[in-house]
Amino acid sequence: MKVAAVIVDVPTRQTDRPFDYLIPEKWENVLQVGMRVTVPFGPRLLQGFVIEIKTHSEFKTLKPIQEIVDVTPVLNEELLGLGKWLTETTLCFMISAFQAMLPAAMKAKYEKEIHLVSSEHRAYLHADVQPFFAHRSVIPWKEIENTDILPLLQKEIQKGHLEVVYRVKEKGTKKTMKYVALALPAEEAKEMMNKLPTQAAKQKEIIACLLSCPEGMLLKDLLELTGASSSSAKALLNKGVIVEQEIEIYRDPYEHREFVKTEPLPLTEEQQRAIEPILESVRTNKHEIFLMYGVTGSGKTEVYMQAIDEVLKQGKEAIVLVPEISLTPQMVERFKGRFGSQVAVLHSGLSVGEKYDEWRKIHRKEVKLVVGARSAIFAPFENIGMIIIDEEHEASYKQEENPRYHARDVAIYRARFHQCPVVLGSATPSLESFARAQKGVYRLLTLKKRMNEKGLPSVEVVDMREELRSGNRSMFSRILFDKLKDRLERGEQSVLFLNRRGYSTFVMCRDCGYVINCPHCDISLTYHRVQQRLKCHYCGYEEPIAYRCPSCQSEHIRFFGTGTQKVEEELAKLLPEARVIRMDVDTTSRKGAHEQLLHEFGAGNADILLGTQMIAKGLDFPKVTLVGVLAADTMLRLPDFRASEKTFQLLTQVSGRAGRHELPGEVVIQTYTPEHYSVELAAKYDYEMFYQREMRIRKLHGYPPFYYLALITVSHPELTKAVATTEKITAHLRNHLSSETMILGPVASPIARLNDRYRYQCMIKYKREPKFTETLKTIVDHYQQEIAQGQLQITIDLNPYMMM
Ligand SMILES: Nc1ncnc2c1ncn2[C@@H]1O[C@H](COP(=O)(O)OP(=O)(O)OP(=O)(O)O)[C@@H](O)[C@H]1O
Ligand SMILES: [Zn+2]
Ligand SMILES: [Zn+2]
Repeated sequence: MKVAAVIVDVPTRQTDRPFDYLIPEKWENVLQVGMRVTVPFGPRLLQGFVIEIKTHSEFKTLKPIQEIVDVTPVLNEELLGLGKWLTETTLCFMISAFQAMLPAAMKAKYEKEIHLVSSEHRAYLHADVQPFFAHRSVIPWKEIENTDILPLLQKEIQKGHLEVVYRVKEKGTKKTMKYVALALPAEEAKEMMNKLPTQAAKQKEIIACLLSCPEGMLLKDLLELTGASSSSAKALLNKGVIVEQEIEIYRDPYEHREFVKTEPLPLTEEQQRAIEPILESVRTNKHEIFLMYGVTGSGKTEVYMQAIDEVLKQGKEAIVLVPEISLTPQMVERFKGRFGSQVAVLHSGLSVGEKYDEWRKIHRKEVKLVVGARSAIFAPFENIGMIIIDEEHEASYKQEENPRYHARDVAIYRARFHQCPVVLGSATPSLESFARAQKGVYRLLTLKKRMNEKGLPSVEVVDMREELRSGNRSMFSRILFDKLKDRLERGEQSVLFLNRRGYSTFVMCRDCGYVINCPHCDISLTYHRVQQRLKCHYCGYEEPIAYRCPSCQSEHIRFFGTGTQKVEEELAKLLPEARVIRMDVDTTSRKGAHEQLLHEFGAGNADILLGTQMIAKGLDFPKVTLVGVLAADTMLRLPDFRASEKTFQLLTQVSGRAGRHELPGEVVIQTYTPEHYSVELAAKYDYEMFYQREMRIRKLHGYPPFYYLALITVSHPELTKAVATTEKITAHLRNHLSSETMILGPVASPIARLNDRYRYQCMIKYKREPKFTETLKTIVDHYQQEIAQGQLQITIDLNPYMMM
C-alpha cells in the first residue's frame, strides 16, 4: 500500500495540514511528491499538492486519489521546503504558500454539474425535468441553482436518475495549433503527387511544400504558403497522405517585436571593481549578498548583464527581479537584446495564459534567465547561479496579501539553498539593506560616477508657499514654467512628475467644508473626470458627481487636488503648442498602451511626458533635459514611518531621469515643505547624510532597522467587537511577550473603516522574541471559530510596509 499526504485547496486553519489518500496501484510508480492531484474531500472534489509519499497511514480507511493532474512535479523539493518556510515566517496556510509559487492559471476552478445517470433514465424523469435533458445529458449547476426546478432535481437525484458530478479544472489553458506532416516516405508521396489529377493542383502543391519541409509545419503556415484551402488539406488527410496533430504552442507577448542584439560593453574601472567580487562568488559557488549602491545612470544594469553572462557560461540559471516590469519596457528590451530567446519575462501586464506559457518555458528548462516582477522569485529553476534584485528598496517587493512575503527574503532563502550570490542594486538602498552593509552582513559595492561623466543634474527646490504669496496661483512655479518654455523652444524634452500617492482629487464644499466620503470606508471619494463619477479607490464604490453640497446645499462644491488630467488641462492652456503624453492608470489600462506611449515619447512625438509613479524609474531617453516634480511632499503626510525614506527615494529616482546622455539635465522640485530633510538632501543627492539622519530618527522612535515590526489588524462590522477583540489580543501579548517589547495599541487604523468593517490595530516593536510566531498562532487559533463565521478578520503582517 502506498499513501500520499496531500495539502488540499481549502485555505482555513482546520484544513491547514496534510490529509492521507490511498494511491491506486496503477499510479504507484507514477505519482511523485510535488505533483497536483484531485481528491475527494467531503462531498466535493478538490485539487491538492502531494507533499509526501509513505507506506502506511494511521487512518484505517483511506479514500483513493481520483486523478493525477501533472505529468511531472510542479513543485520541486526546494520549493516545497520554501513553502514550509513561508508558512512559518509569514504565518500563512500551506496551500496559500504553494499557490503563490505557481502561475494563476494553475489554480483550480471548481464546477458542479448534474448528469443523467444513463440515457435509459431519461424516460423516468419528471415531466417538468425532462425538457432540461431533452438534447443533452449534462447541465451545469450554475444554470439551475437559483431556479424553482432545484427541489425537483433533488428528488430525481435521490431516486437515482440524476447525479451530481464535481469537476476540477485548471483556470488557464494550454494553447494548441494544428501541425501537419507527410504520412508517407518521400518517394511514395512523390508518386501520389504525380498520380493526382490536374484539378487537384492545390493538393499537389501541399505535397510539394511538405516534401521540401520533411519535419512538417503548422497547418496555418502551410495554407498560407500554398494558398490552398483547408478542404484540400482535409482531402489529403483522408487519403492518408498527410497526418495532423495538435501541438502545444506558446503565447509570446513579444512575438512581433524585433530586439536589436547588443554586445557587452567594455566596463569602466568602477564597474570592473564592482563586478569582480560577484564573478568570484559565481565561480566558486559562494553564497554572498552584495549591495550594489550606484547612483542613477552609473551602469548597474550593464554590470548585472555581464555577471549573468558568467552564470550562463557556468551552465546555471539566473533570476532578475525588477519592480512592476510591465512599467519598464525599456528594461525588457535590454535583456532580450542581450540574451535573446534565453529569457522568459514574467510581469503583471501579461495575460493569465501568457504568464502560464512563460512559466512552462522555465519549468521545461527552455530558458536560462527570467526577468520579472515580485513573483518571478519563485521561478522553478533547479540550478540557480545568481539572483538580482534591481531597485531593491522598492516597496512592491513586499506582497500585501497572503502570503505576506518580501521577495528579498525569498531570494536570500533560495540563494542559500543554491549556494549562489544575491545582488541587491539601488541608487537609494533601503535603510535596512544599507545598515546591513554597514555591519558587514552584506558586501557593499559602490558606483559613484555617472556613465556620461557629466555628473548628476542640478536641482532647484521651489517653495510653493512663496509662489502663492507673490500672486502665482498656477500649479507651475515661474521657474518651472520658464524652463518648460525654454525646452520647447530648443526642441528638447521634459518629464513632469506628479506624486499621486496620498494625494487625490477629492470633492469639498467651499462653504461648509464638507468632504464627500465613501459611505463604506472612512476615506474620501476620488473624482474621475472622464466618467464624471466619484469612486472609492479602496472598495470600488462609485456614484455620480454632486453639483450641490449634500450637507448645506451650496453650489460651491469643488474638486480639489491635482490630478494628472488637471495638469494636462492647465498645460493646454498655458503652453498650447506643447505636445503632451499623459501616463497614468487611466491612459495605460489598455494592454500595450504603456509601451506604446513610451515609444511615442522616445521617438520624439511629444515634448512633455506627464505622469505618476510609473514614469519615475527605468526611463532612459537622451533628449530629456528637464524634470519637474509638481508636488514633492504629498507622501510626507501619510502615517507611515517610511514616508521620509520613500520621498527621498522617489525624488532621487525622478531626478535621475534627466541628462542621462550628451545633453546636461536640470531638475525643479516644487514643494510646500522645502525645509524637510528628505527634500533638502534629495536635492543634494546626499544619500549618506540622509541615511545618518533617518537612522537617528528610527532609533529614537524604535523602528526598523533597530526593531522588528509586526502589525495586527482586527476588523469587524461592529465597532465594539473590533475594539474589544483588539483589546484582548493586546492584553494577551502584554502577558506573553518580553518586557523590552513595545506593544502599541489598540488604536483605530489610519483608515478606520473599510468596506463597512471597522478596523483596529496593534503594533508590536521587538528585538528578540523567540516565541513570537507561536504566540501569534495561539491568538489566531483562539478566534478560529469567529473567523470561520466570516464576521471577524485578523490579519498579521510581520514586517509591514502598508501602515494604513
Ligand atoms: N561600460 C559602459 N560603457 C559605455 N556605456 C555604458 C557602460 N555601462 C553602461 N553604459 C550606458 O550608460 C547608461 C546608463 O547605464 P544603466 O542604465 O546601466 O545605469 P543604471 O545604474 O542601471 O541606471 P538607473 O539606476 O538610473 O536605471 C546606459 O545608456 C548604458 O547603456
Ligand atoms: Zn456645504
Ligand atoms: Zn469605499
